[in-house]
Amino acid sequence: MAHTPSTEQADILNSRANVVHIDAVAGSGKTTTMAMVARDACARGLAPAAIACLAFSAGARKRFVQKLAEEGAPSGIIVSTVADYALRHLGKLKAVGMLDLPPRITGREMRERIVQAAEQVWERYERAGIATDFDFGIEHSTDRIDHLLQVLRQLKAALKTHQFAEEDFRSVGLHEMSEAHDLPVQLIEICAEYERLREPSPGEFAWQADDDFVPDLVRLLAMYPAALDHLWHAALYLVDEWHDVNAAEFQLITLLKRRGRLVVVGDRDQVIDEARGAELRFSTDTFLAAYPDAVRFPLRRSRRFGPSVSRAVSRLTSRQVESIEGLHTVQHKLRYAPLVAGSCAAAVVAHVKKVHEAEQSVQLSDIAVITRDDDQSIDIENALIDARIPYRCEEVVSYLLRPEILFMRALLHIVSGRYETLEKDAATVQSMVTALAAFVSMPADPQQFENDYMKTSRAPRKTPLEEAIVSVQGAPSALRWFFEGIVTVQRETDSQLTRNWKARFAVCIEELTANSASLPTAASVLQAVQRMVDLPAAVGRAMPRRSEADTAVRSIRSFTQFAEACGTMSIADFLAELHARQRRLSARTDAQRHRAQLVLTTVRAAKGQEWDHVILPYLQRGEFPRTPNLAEEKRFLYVAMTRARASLALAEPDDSHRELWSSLLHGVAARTGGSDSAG
Ligand SMILES: Nc1ncnc2c1ncn2[C@@H]1O[C@H](COP(=O)(O)OP(=O)(O)OP(=O)(O)O)[C@@H](O)[C@H]1O
Repeated sequence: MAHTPSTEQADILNSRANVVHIDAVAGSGKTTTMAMVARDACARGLAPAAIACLAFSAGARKRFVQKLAEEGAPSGIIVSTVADYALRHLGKLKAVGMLDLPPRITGREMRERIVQAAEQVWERYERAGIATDFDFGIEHSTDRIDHLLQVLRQLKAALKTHQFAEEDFRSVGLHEMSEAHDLPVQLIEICAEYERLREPSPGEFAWQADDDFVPDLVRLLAMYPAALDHLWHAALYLVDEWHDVNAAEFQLITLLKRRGRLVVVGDRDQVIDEARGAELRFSTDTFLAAYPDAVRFPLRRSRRFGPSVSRAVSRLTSRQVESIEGLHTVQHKLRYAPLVAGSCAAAVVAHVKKVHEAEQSVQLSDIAVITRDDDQSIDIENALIDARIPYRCEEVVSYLLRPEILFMRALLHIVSGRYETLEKDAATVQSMVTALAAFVSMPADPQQFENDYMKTSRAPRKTPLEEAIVSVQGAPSALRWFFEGIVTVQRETDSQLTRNWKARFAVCIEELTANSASLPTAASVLQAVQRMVDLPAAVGRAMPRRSEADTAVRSIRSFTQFAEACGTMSIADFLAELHARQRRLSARTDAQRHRAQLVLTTVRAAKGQEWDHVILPYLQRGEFPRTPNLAEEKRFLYVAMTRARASLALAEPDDSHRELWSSLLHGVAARTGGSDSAG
């Protein structure tokens, strides 16, 4: 249903300025206002297809679509992430014969290619006889590969990678960049080598990963400015979550804008993914310098939460946040014993019941539990399942189906030789086989796979992974064959690191199987795997991003604790228990039942959304904040707290564990305390 614009919104809607910059606070109606601008432009005669609504993440794009529908904007308006928008334009350049679209590669392939680049730089140093203390053997260190990929990602986002092709790069640019980023020159050289492999001649790309679309398009447009004439230019660009813009995206939007109108809206305290290269200066100073005539508007007051939350987040961000009159948000404090397993989850579930039962009108879907990261969901999911409270994981995957847990589940099946629960469960088998391949290794060459294992297969040609999935779906006990006969087999094409991993996993399973009598429970097997294999390193191979890998390791640890809590239950019974839990979960993923399901999600996924009742668990040291980047952690908490409408519950350790209180929360809500109304 369309809203009547507030005075602040009306000022924006009435503006005809060519460039508009809106500086807003959480819940002040940013996305709603952008939807209103689009709708009104169409009402004044602009064709929907002449409007481009842009955002920087899939979630933000989805919210934009919802708000356009709510505000009654006509269909046909383009709503896209900037990366997809760039890809669409690259497609256009291909259509007019200006570009060969290169193959897209995965995170794993990226890791292999950055290792290759490091080797080539090392060889160059050797040939030139340059002595260096820099260790180029990055293939042995997951952390270093992650770091390099992160540096590369940020250099791309900052458009610095384009300088690699400049003539004086080696003599001047390399050292300047090294100093500017406070990074060793060798690290920049490896990134440059990677980009040289990727772009062997100017404007021709051997491959692209998702992070390449925007910088590659910007590069092509810089090389062939006339190409801009072939691209499609909107008459009105509406960019939501403008605070997330990075240099490459900024440049692209500026290039595409031409004579069109540009309206951007952002909240500087909502930048929670600095890894993608978002820098506040692009959304503020750089923007205002590029468009000195831009007209600035504020959206100062929240239309979502009441003054108690406004006060708490004002202290958190050191910025004045206000709420419109008449809003009330009750704040609750949930206390738990941090050293008692499941205590926080129990407090959360008790609160859910209280809120749900307090008023008949409260549906479970009005309640959201928002965790800092995915791995914190395990105890909460189990507690919800035990309490028979239906829930759905929104934009995150249930712990039962996460790759790292499926990998551990696969090991339990193989060691125990029990596969009953996988019978007729094609979807789980598919994800499990994929996880096993990702965590250990999989031959990339279908021909070789076929020669080795599928000589007799009459099935139509499939990728090795597809072949394996079909085989295990047909006979789940083939999971062991897949592990021993395919995944851990040493191949000529394997790098030394891959060989080592395969050997380690093969020995691990062999020993666990041989000693199965002394490992009767799932917990004992999971603990043994963690003693034998360097889990963080193994996970790092499968998960390209450091933050994802950290979360996956925590997730495996929580899963192991859950297995420990199951006591003497046999492995077969534990697998059956997981299966039963999973069935209850999948029975509830029916879209029509959404109203009867509580929402379980993470801060990242919750950005842009709102619920009547929000519960934030695990507000304790080491959990929230999780990283040393306290400024970013504050923004995470700001986003999380500002999702609430009627009530906000903060779960933190009890009074006897004050030393574990979150530095973010303590002194924020604890000091502001209270609520806007009795309750
Ligand atoms: N003019 C209005 N009248 C009444 N409610 C409004 C109005 N504008 C927005 N709202 C409501 O205010 C709430 C916040 O709006 P919206 O989600 O657009 O804010 P936002 O600033 O994009 O939020 P955030 O960035 O924090 O996710 C929504 O419930 C929305 O429906």
